[in-house]
Amino acid sequence: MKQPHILCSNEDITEYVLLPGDPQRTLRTAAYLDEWQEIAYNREFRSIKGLYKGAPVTIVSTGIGGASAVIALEELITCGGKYFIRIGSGGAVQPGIHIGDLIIPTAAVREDGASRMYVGENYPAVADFALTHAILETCNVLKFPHFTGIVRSHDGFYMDEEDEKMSYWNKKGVLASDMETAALFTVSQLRGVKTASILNNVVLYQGNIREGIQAYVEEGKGAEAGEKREILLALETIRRLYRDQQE
Ligand SMILES: O=P(O)(O)O[C@H]1O[C@H](CO)[C@@H](O)[C@H]1O
Ligand SMILES: O=c1cc[nH]c(=O)[nH]1
Repeated sequence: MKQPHILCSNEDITEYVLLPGDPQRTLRTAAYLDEWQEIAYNREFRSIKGLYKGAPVTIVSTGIGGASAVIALEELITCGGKYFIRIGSGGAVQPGIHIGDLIIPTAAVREDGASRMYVGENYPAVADFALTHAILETCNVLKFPHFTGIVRSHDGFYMDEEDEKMSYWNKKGVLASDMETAALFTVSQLRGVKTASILNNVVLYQGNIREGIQAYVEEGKGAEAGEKREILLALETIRRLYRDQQE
């Protein structure tokens, strides 16, 4: 049965699913596949199915924010998705994280609305340990610059008091901000599927998020290289896990 938002059915969805936020990143990811086809493109959800070095993979964009991300996640789980890797972008909340460095979250602060619809705030948003460990192993093999630790997911890109928020989370050691990781981790844990996240840093932390965003615009090339690295990291991890499953 076709799902109402992603417009995909069981036969379209593989066990391993990549989740970019941006529909255009779905296409840029497909460029690394040996063969692929677009299954559907409805609203923010662009879905592609293909093969990466023999491993079947689906790529579905989730749009901006936890609300649409968990709609995609729920429908993908219904269609048989079991392992999910977000390939997103995020903004550093610590100095020393360069544009294009990768952030691999172990957990996320739940400052989003969607995850709160599912469960109380004292429930943790944690990454799947084994999948995240596999990503870190692959990252070490590929020698991609990366950081690992806690990130923070939010719902208000241009909210007031953003500087104060940044300064607060900076002092608490949070590495970066994004808008989907916490909801994806929370709902995945509740539904019993395995989800990890990789964020490409697109903002230099300068104690002021708006200046940081300007730095992203000016240093777009670094962010493009980071996006390539996060895509390859996710695909190579899936290739290894799929190969191990077949043996
Ligand atoms: O580039 P994506 O994966 O969309 O991720 C980040 O970019 C968007 C904000 O610009 C939010 O979705 C945020 O999480
Ligand atoms: O600062 C940033 C950059 C990307 N995405 C976010 O949510 N925040």
